[in-house]
Amino acid sequence: MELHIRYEGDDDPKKCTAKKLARFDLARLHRSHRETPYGVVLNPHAEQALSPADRASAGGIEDGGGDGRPTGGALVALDCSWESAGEARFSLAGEHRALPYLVAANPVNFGRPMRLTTVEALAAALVILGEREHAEQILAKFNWGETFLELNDEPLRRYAACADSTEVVSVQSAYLDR
Ligand SMILES: C[S@@+](CC[C@H](N)C(=O)[O-])C[C@H]1O[C@@H](n2cnc3c(N)ncnc32)[C@H](O)[C@@H]1O
Repeated sequence: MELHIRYEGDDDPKKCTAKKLARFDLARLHRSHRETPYGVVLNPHAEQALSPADRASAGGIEDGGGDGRPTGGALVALDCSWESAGEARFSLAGEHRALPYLVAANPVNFGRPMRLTTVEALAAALVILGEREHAEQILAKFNWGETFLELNDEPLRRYAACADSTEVVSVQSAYLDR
């Protein structure tokens, strides 16, 4: 699955997880909305939750009935500071999806629900879309990366087993009600 990041460059470059992914050739950065490919856009303001049903739109391999080739599409995140991450910033072309309840493992927002870095968001999406090994590969570049999968092990496995967004939202309610 191809990982693309619309890179705003308004966050501390030393702590920026998107830049690090690009440095290791694990994601492509795009400096404008126009050059960012169409795909599944990870957007915390989106109305619909990401689910395994989004796999084909994110460029996954076609299941059942397909010819085993990638479908096109891409998984896209927007890297900007949380201070500037208002709804208007996410005017990218694509199918916008919010991640369900998960907690951050990065040192800035450790333990905080939903305040994920770009690499955490991409890794969570990969697990939900059935690409756990790819998620482990990108998180391996961060010394807290493995902790993210450990902290969220149960919810991630449950979301990845859902059929669609409605099921994901119903699983999520168990964590929100705690
Ligand atoms: C706001 S940026 C912050 C990036 C941070 N500066 C870094 O170095 O990684 C994080 C991005 O990850 C994705 N993201 C984070 N939490 C999300 C959520 N709950 N739902 C959907 N996407 C999310 C979005 O694309 C969001 O813009």
